[in-house]
Amino acid sequence: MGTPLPSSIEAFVATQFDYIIIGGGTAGLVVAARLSENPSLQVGILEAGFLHQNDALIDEPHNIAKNNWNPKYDWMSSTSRQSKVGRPFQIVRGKLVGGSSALNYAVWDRGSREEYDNWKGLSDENGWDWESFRPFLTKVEDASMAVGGQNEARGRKAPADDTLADSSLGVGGPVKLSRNSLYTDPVPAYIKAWNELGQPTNLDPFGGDHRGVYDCPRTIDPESGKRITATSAYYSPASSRTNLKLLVGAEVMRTSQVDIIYADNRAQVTKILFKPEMVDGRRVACGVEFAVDGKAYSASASMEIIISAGAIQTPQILELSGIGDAGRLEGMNIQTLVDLPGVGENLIDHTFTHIQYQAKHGVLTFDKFRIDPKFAEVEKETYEKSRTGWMAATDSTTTFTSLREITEEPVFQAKIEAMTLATTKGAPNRLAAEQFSIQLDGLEKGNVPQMEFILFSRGLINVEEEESYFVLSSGLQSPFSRGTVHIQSKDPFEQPFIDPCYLTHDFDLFAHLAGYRAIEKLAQTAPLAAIIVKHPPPRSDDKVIQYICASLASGYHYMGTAAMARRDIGGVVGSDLKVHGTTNLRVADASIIPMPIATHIQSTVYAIGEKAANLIQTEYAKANASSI
Ligand SMILES: Cc1cc2nc3c(=O)[nH]c(=O)nc-3n(C[C@H](O)[C@H](O)[C@H](O)COP(=O)(O)OP(=O)(O)OC[C@H]3O[C@@H](n4cnc5c(N)ncnc54)[C@H](O)[C@@H]3O)c2cc1C
Repeated sequence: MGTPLPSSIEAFVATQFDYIIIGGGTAGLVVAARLSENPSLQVGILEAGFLHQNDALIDEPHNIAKNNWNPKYDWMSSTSRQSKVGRPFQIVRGKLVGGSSALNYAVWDRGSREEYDNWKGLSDENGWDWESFRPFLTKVEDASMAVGGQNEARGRKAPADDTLADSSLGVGGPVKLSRNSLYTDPVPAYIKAWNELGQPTNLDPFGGDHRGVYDCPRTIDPESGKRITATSAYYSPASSRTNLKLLVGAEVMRTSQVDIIYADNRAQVTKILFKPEMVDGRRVACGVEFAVDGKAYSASASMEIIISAGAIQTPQILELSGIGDAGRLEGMNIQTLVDLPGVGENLIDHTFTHIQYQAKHGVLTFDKFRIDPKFAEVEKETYEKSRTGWMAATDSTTTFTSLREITEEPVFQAKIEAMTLATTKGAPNRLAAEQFSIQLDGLEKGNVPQMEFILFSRGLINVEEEESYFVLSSGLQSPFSRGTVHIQSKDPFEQPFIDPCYLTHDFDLFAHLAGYRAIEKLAQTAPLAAIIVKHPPPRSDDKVIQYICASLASGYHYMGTAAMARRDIGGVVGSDLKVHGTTNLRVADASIIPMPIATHIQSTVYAIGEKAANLIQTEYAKANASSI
């Protein structure tokens, strides 16, 4: 029996919900599944996209990265033209049940202790340091099958190391993790070359310090060979509950504005509804408006509304609903309900530059699928039969380093001194000023990574049909540039204006230059050097900067636009995840991550969902206990 079909519009609007969740994505489905564990609570999810089940493009590992900007699953939005780079960027994010968890690259990792500890200082209350957050990170995970694979390829010395390496991962949670069981030839060479350069293999990257080289678990179910998403991990097991309703193709909107014409087949949540009266000077949310196929509807919730629309659309919905900077909202003719200038500010993303290397003949990379049709055919049969083989394999090997480790000491020192003088003054707002001083501290101490180096075992650009390639990517994890995302009009169907301001802070270019030089060094180090046909020509710093600007890519890790921080410094939600100035409107998604974190962010986002559900359940239990 598959997952039951989503709710009808009639059944959805007829339900008096306790909780409504806007966005059935990564965090939203966690919150929905957890809240609906209590059968006496009615829980509704409104998702703009559709439920895609048994869809090979989503499920099968070899299709990973092939769905970016596919209108079937993606919001198809772009940034503004980025002034430092001279072009706009495609913004990739899921528009389907499961959200971006269904489009991502399946890499599973987490940040270091200090990075989560940093969140605490930005809010009044706490509960978001490493020790408090870690149980939620592990609650998500089931690493019981994340063993196996080639130990040497994974940088392990002996099979016994498996227990060590995975001991900090959770077991028994909804998200099944696995390891690759096959590794391309560049993987062990990449690991050894980093070791040669003094980067150790990290045998416990989930234990609070994730610097070093390691192989990440993947969100691939080793039994079915299919990708695990928030849908398969959280929604499907809960979907037969009669107290959980999912409405798909439903975007939250604003019906009171008759000047907006809704075209057919467009559907989304457009607005949060509030009671006319306030409680203790705070707004009380009571429902949402949404549209399906051009028709407007509303649904009501007696307890809370939770926005989980992701870092791009959560601020859009808040602004459409009258929560944001008063001046900006007035300019759009939207009545301000809560003047909250931080909404849509503080957009953070990781950025990457790539260098592609042609591999010597005989070096096995994923390009073999292109080069050798027989191989592709056999692997297809293997995957169809046993869900194993090269079609179940993914790129999963990475390295996190501090910037200090990859930069010459005098250059690093000069930069740090210059930044200490200039950076806090140059911060765009108070929240950024506080973040910058935390980031500078981490830079100086070198105890958290600022850079990530990923290995992609395939050619990505200008490939010759018969040749194999691999790509070394350098990713800036701790940028100082801060972007914005804001509505452009009160039409909920107009995409927001997205300006990540990539590379606008000069530190970011400095760090990318250091990353590029580190890749050059790595590629010239044995045994990696031995499998490379030729290196790019030596380039001056100016030429490298031109190359970085030309090749810069988004990491698709948008975060920070409804930052969890104090209201007086520009925060949008408190540590209880409630939007400042409201009693019962929470945000649970990547937008609450207050400052850059050096990791692929899905595990953190899932854990935010778990933590949000726990906060809500605790508050509910307290209220019920006191009313008995
Ligand atoms: C291409 C790509 C590759 C990535 N690779 C990795 C990786 O390998 N490892 C990793 O850890 N992280 C990765 N990430 C990042 C990670 O997947 C995301 O940061 C995370 O899934 C975001 O979760 P979220 O809950 O904030 O938002 P989402 O999962 O995007 O959920 C938001 C949901 O809200 C819905 N929605 C939005 N607006 C409305 C509206 N108005 N009405 C109704 N519904 C609405 C959307 O359709 C969507 O389903 C990647 C991301 C992308 C895009």
